[in-house]
Amino acid sequence: MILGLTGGIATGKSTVSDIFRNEGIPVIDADIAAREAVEPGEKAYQDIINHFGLSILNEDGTINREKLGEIVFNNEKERKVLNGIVHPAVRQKMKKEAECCKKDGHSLVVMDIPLLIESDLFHMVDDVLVVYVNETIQLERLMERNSYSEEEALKRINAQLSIEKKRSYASYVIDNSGSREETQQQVKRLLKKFENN
Ligand SMILES: CC(C)(COP(=O)(O)OP(=O)(O)OC[C@H]1O[C@@H](n2cnc3c(N)ncnc32)[C@H](O)[C@@H]1O)[C@@H](O)C(=O)NCCC(=O)NCCS
Ligand SMILES: Nc1ncnc2c1ncn2[C@@H]1O[C@H](COP(=O)(O)OP(=O)(O)OP(=O)(O)O)[C@@H](O)[C@H]1O
Repeated sequence: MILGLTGGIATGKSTVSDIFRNEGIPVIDADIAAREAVEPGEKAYQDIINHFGLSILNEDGTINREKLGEIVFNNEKERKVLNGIVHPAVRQKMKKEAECCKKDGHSLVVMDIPLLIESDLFHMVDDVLVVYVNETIQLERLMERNSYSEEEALKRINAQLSIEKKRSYASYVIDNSGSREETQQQVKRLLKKFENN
């Protein structure tokens, strides 16, 4: 079974992914696949330079993520261009990794995909798990983690479907508003449920 794990920016997907990993469940992470897809030498890297220009590079030739983020979270059209360049490579990488996990005998694999719902990637997973916190906590945690102003944080939150809407697509919800321990207990309960089915 492939469990699609999603949620809003900073609602706790990585936190929940780490709990799954600690329980021995493999997690395939779209953010990591997206970073690998834009490394120098990759096709997406060249496509990004062709469209956004050399000014989005660091001195060492890698992509300056802060600069690119500034552009795409201020301009929906540019964000769509970037998504069109990066997402096909990400999907391909994730499918390959999932095949490897299956071959290794894992019956449960988690795919952490922030834009699972926005990009209509339901075909890649069997069930959808949403990591939820309310919008006030989401904003607070994003501002604190990334040292963003409220404006910067809201731009990133508003580049996605709202967490309330995402929740309505979920087969399972982990509420990450409480302590990390409470979240861990919810994940453990969910795994027990899967074992008993
Ligand atoms: C714009 C970029 C360079 C900013 O990099 P940065 O290191 O600051 O952020 P990071 O990649 O760690 O993403 C953090 C979170 O932002 C959100 N996010 C990222 N890209 C997008 C996007 N295109 N649309 C909406 N939300 C996004 C996700 O919730 C993600 O978990 C980078 O996010 C990127 O290349 N995005 C396009 C690829 C993409 O869609 N990645 C998300 C999953 S496939
Ligand atoms: N239960 C919790 N209590 C307090 N802080 C938390 C809790 N869960 C996560 N956090 C903090 O909230 C922030 C966001 O969590 P995390 O990085 O797991 O979110 P994410 O959904 O993976 O983010 P992104 O969309 O950017 O990848 C982090 O700083 C994390 O340490």
